Amino acid sequence: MAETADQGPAPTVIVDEVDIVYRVHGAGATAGRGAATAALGRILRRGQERGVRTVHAVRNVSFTARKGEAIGLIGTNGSGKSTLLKAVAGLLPVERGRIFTDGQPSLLGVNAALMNDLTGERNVHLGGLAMGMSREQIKQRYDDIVDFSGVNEKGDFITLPMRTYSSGMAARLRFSIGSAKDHDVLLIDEALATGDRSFQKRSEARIRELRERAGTVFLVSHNNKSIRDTCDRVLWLERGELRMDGPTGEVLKEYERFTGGGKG
Ligand SMILES: Nc1ncnc2c1ncn2[C@@H]1O[C@H](COP(=O)(O)OP(=O)(O)OP(=O)(O)O)[C@@H](O)[C@H]1O
Repeated sequence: MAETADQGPAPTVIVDEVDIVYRVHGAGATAGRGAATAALGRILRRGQERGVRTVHAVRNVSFTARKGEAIGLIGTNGSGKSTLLKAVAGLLPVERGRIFTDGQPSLLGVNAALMNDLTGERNVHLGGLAMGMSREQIKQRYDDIVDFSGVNEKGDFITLPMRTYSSGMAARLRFSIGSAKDHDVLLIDEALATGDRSFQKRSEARIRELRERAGTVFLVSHNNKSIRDTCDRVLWLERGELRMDGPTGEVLKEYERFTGGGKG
């Protein structure tokens, strides 16, 4: 993709008139009938797809993200934010339109899928390998990852299985592993909401760092303050449609008016 002087940095993600539709199988009108009758109904209807319901989660969304941008995705519950993020990560197919990405997009928490029965230490190694880091790189960054996550602040938890962690501790380790690598396109879904306030501050600083290292960061959050502190541009989705795309202050102002307060 060519860089032109008047358009600024090179595009990293182009979403072009995208629609995303979920198909829910076995969700036909079977209420109030017995299981056997419902099953028979399904057999009789087979081929007509009558038992399939569709959810049109994203409608005709287009935008271009560029290198160095941190973009917030906001919208009320069920507006399509996570769906759009998964599609940009390449984890969901689009029904219509196209998504182009320059470089490898990483959805934080999915690429570093952690295993509950393994220790935090093993998960740091496996998560790093899963993201494409070399053993050497992981070794070099190991102490940083553990320190940043803070899971060892209350004892030697990194050598215990992850099932012994609180949900906040697990989320912190996930974020710490996921953000240890320089990503071309980093997609973060509500990661900041799970940690305590001091960890939120640290992760916001980390997001700013990642952004400075020339990647593009997407952040889905209901915390308008996190969005304000981290992002310079915001996409507002409502009922799957892109309602606004612009500078953080302007979009949040309209969004807060829409939701009737300071929260999403
Ligand atoms: N696996 C799925 N199968 C069917 N429908 C789904 C699935 N996942 C999400 N949806 C639907 O798609 C729509 C968008 O959901 P999505 O999770 O993308 O919203 P969101 O904006 O991230 O919401 P929230 O803020 O509550 O996390 C909703 O109507 C939801 O019910």
